[in-house]
Amino acid sequence: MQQTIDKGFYQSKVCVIDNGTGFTKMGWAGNTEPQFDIPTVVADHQEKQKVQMSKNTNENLDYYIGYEAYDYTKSHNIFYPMKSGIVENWDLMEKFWHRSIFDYLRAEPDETTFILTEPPMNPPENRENIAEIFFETFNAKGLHISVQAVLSLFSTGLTGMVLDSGDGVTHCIPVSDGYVIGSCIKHIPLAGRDITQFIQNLLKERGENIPAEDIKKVAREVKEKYGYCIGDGDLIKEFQAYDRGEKNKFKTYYGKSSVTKEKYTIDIGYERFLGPEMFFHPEFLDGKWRSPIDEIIDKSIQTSPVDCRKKLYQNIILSGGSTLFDGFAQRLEQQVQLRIDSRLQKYEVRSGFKPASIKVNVTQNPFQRYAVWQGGSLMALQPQFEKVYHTRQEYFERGPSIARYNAVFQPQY
Ligand SMILES: Nc1ncnc2c1ncn2[C@@H]1O[C@H](COP(=O)(O)OP(=O)(O)OP(=O)(O)O)[C@@H](O)[C@H]1O
Repeated sequence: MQQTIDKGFYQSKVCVIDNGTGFTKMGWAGNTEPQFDIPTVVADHQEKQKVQMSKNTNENLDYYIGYEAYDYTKSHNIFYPMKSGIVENWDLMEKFWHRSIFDYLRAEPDETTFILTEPPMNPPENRENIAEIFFETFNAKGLHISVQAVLSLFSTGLTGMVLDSGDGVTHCIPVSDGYVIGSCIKHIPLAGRDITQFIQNLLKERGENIPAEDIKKVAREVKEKYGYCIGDGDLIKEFQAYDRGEKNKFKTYYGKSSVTKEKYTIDIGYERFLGPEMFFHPEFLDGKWRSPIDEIIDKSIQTSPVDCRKKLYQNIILSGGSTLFDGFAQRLEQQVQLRIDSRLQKYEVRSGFKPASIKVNVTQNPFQRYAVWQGGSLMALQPQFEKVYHTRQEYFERGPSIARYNAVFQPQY
């Protein structure tokens, strides 16, 4: 989706930049989707020298970001400035933002307000660093740093359980009336790149004939194009359906080597459902993490304040690319419902009293990969937004600490 603002995008005064571990979604607020969706990656010559010579050199403009970075793998090193949703290398991140602002968005920062996004556990120092870079280096007109989960909820009401699963990190975040219930956030060390790696291993083990340089890309495409969740969670039945050669189960992937340009085909089988199944059977990935995603969501809601639990069950919002698997919402809804029903049944047996049932609702929307970005785009249009963001003047009067606290974490309970 590498489009430019020349192709009819509305250019407002606010830019929304949603930096993810794997991909950055950015564009002008007021549009329905981001103009750019590029890998959060930097190809940097200078960093390579730094690593090799352990000493700094003059300012370096010989670096590239996004898909373009992959064209420079021979002359530059490839760096990923973010890990698990959090900025890890600030020098590289600054470079990434520099190119994003001037070359991609073609914004004039001194006349532009930026909405940046952050994961729920972002350290306050990181918000200060962002403010320092945006106001001191870029001379931004204004800055607002918003929690991703709150933005995902923006168009569907302000109370809900957000399941945000991207490339590098998965979070369950309960939000009540726009406030994050911080103590009940759960982090799951499993996201898109783990599933890609798992599928890659399966393809390798089966000895599929895939050029080594393309295997990661193939595994990711197989996952995105053919992955699905089993409706009833019955793994044995699903394996048997493949073994019987049931129609439409096996798929064929048609590839072309990025180096030799030779064409090849591979058969796609069990990995179609085994990859996404890791959310419900995390022990496939490693023995240390055993709680399925429905259990984690249920625990998070059960520890939230009693008066908002029902609303949280009724509004589970999916956000991020790794929630896009076919059948994911239905499966999750079913699994969480089973947990509630079984708990209520036990309660009834114990107490002799029949409690009112709770209907779980998992909301899916076709743009959930961009839910965070779209929330930012909508937020900028609200009249109250003028009062929310920090201005350049405020920053120079009070310093980076203006960005230290995020109001959505104000203790409400
Ligand atoms: N149709 C799809 N089905 C399954 N997975 C998908 C699909 N489309 C994209 N993905 C996966 O979603 C991930 C990228 O999602 P997203 O852009 O939300 O992550 P991110 O913001 O970079 O990461 P994070 O939120 O972890 O910091 C990748 O792992 C990608 O392979």
